[in-house]
Amino acid sequence: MTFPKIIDVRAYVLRGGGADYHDQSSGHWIDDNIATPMSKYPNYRESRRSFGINALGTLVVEVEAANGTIGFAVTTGGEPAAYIVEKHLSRFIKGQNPADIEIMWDQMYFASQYYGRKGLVINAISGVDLALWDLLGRLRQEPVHAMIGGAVRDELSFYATGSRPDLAKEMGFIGGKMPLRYAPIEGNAGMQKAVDDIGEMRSRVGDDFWLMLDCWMALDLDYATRLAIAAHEHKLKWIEEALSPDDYWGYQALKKAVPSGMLVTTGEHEATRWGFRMLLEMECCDIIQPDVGWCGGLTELLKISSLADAHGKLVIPHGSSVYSYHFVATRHNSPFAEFLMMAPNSDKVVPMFSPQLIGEPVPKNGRLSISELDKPGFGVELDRTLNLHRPYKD
Ligand SMILES: C[C@H](O)[C@H](O)CC(=O)C(=O)O
Ligand SMILES: [Mg+2]
Repeated sequence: MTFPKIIDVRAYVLRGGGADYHDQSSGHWIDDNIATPMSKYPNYRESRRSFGINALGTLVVEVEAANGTIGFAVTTGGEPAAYIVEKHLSRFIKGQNPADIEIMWDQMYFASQYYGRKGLVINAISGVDLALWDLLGRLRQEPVHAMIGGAVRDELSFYATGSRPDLAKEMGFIGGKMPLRYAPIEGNAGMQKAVDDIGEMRSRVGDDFWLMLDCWMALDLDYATRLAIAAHEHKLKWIEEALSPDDYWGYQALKKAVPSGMLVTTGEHEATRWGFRMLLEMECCDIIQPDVGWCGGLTELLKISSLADAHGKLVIPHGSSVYSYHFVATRHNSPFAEFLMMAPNSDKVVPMFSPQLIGEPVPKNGRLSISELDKPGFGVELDRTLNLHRPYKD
């Protein structure tokens, strides 16, 4: 089936939260005293913004078809990603039939492979890919979930990531994931405080609520193993992204070393089918967590997900808002989803990519009905009253 050809590709940058959800003001829980690989440097210990976690900002990609229909997507990447989209990737998109997403992805990936493969370049490709799916859905007047196989469930269930799993429980979420606040540089005393924090939260949420710990790449194998063993007494459900994403061997060892019943999860900073193949074949984890805007987009995620399914693993995307919701709706091996609490004190539900999207659905009582996703494309609009900046024009 052919559709009006794509006539333009535009890349914009936006600041202040949204897809670059770390780009928040000071005092926000997501910035405050969280363990990171930079924690060993005193100047960069307290605030993640101090080392530039929000250096990039949001990338907005728009693709326009000849009949004036516009698809768009947001991800992290800012100006450098906007350059890659406008100066390099756009040549593979302009003039194409919007339905030919597979060949456009292949050309974007292999044309940039000599400087790409992971990170920023794949964020840029993901942004274009998601904008193409949005465009195709608008042209077909179909939600994305219907174009990738259809929903396998009536509603999505969410766990919440934030500083207050106890409040997440009151809000109806199925679990709560907290950030690790103490890094190896703080020694055994820091580890004890981290374990005490988990214990304190366990006493607030009771025995049956899922409690998870996000370590944001801050640990080494020895520390992560000791932390997992110590946290087991508080029924920690999973230990997330404990090690560097490049340390596949460390994850393989960690998975063997954690107490029976505790899950090892990772993958939010992994990309493409080839990166996830390493995690899966080396048996590095129990759950993979690709970010839809960072792993290669929906086209690549479908491949990653099939690979995970064949290995008997769950795919629970990192964040990703509507891009995750449409995907999770359609996959048997994605039985629940993540919701990132973007309220500064994790005390209320606000849209994950606030303030950039209009109509971004949010869970109510920890659930989201699939019927809320039944709109063309990803079902959201870009808030054009925000300060959209187009730094490069092809
Ligand atoms: C809380 C984590 O440090 C990070 O900001 C978000 C994340 O890794 C996740 O949601 O997972
Ligand atoms: Mg994480």
